[in-house]
Amino acid sequence: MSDRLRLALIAHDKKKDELVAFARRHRARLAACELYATGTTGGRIVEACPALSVTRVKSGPLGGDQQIAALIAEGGIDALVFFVDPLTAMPHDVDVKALMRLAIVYDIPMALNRSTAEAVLGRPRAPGSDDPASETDGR
Ligand SMILES: O=C(CO)COP(=O)(O)O
Repeated sequence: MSDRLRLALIAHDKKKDELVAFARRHRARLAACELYATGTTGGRIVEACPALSVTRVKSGPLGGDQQIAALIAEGGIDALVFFVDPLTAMPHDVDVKALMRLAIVYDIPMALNRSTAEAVLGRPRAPGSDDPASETDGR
């Protein structure tokens, strides 16, 4: 069995740029993880970081959040990074809640914003060393 961290990455549409910047900044760390993502989020991450291998499930509104939740219930995910948009109503809000509920039930680290995700993954060793532009992306 692999001892790599099995990490799920998800972002709502208005948070996808932020998650892509996060993935670029942490791409060396992420390359050592087994990555899972909902459909569109995973596509954006692979587009920005082609060296990363990401197992993509369906798009969130089409069942992707539930697929990630099922993986958590099966013990297949060690941590969840989910950049949530708190200002937009989602048609699949019940799926989002169910995913968060299972992350709590199975007590896996769940980062819902960037600062928590930084705490879960740890900052890159030398700030900006793997992407000089990334340290200025929005702070
Ligand atoms: O909707 C989502 C999470 O609730 C994310 O799904 P996508 O990555 O397919 O946009």
